[in-house]
Amino acid sequence: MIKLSGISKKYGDGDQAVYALKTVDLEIEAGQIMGVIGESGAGKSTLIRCVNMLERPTQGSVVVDGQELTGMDNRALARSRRKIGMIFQHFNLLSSRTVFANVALPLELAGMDKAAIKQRVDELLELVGLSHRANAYPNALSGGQKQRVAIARALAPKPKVLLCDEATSALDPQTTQSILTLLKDINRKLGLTILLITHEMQVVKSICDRVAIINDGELIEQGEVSWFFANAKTELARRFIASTIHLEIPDEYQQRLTTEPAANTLPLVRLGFTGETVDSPLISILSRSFEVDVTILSADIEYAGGVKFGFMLAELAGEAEQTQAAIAYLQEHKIQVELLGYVRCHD
Ligand SMILES: Nc1ncnc2c1ncn2[C@@H]1O[C@H](COP(=O)(O)OP(=O)(O)OP(=O)(O)O)[C@@H](O)[C@H]1O
Repeated sequence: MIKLSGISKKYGDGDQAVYALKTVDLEIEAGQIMGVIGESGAGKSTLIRCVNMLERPTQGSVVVDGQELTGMDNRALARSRRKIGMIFQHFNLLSSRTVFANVALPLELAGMDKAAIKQRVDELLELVGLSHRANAYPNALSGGQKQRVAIARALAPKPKVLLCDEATSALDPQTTQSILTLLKDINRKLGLTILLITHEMQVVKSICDRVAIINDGELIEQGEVSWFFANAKTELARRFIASTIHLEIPDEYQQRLTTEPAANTLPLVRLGFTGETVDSPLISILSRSFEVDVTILSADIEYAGGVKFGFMLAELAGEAEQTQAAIAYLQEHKIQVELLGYVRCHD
């Protein structure tokens, strides 16, 4: 549905030149929710604005719904843009228009007749749960309600793609969650393709199918969300993931941790569960079949992208050979096993 190939964007010239995007390739299939995450200044806004040509890329091609946008003149572009809705961090509503009139605006501009506009706006307000505020002005609405109006307005021309530019960054966590739930709902009901940019991994985790990470204008890693959480390689990706997963070695264990095995030590492992992990009662299998006792220090197992993933810190107590066999068994069942060290047992 969206295909960016070799997109570069340079602002300014000579000494002042800023390379905001450097040969970015990104593909988003129809009906998918893709999240692009990065730190401030990484190039997220530039990237999303290149998709609807609010920024023209310096190089590369942008194809949306089979149409190449980069070579189009303004008229053709205006037509193609109807397929691409956008919402923003600060909502961008017109304060002098009611909720109804804000949502109606793109339809008025498209020349739709009044009765059809009324029907479409009523449907949209119902979809976003704001029928009862049709006559209110934006100033009288909460942040979450304003974003709902913006979503209804973006959906008015029946776009195929919705671009979300930090759409929940100005909202509190609870409202953020309700807006994300609405976006997921719309994605399912309408089959809408969504590209969102964010600096919050929690947003990605809540609703995205795939995620790409952007750093200094380059996409440095991408994949399905569940895969990403368990397999991401770059330091930056791991930092983002760590911000959502709370898995620390308790101090008491940290003090007894050594890097080499020795008498009276037990291996401490970090187990990674991904969408591929086989669902079976692994811990009781380890104790029954391998006589290895598993002490769980901490665990954070969650659902993202519709699959279970997460991590567990555990101490394995058993004969060395048996422990090795137990680890091999876990790996056969698609659990990642990372040896963090050896914990000295209490005297
Ligand atoms: N119009 C512009 N003129 C010059 N430089 C710009 C312009 N817009 C963005 N930049 C620069 O391009 C780089 C990427 O900016 P961009 O806004 O895309 O990043 P971002 O990841 O969205 O950051 P933030 O999360 O802080 O909004 C930054 O170095 C920024 O200063």
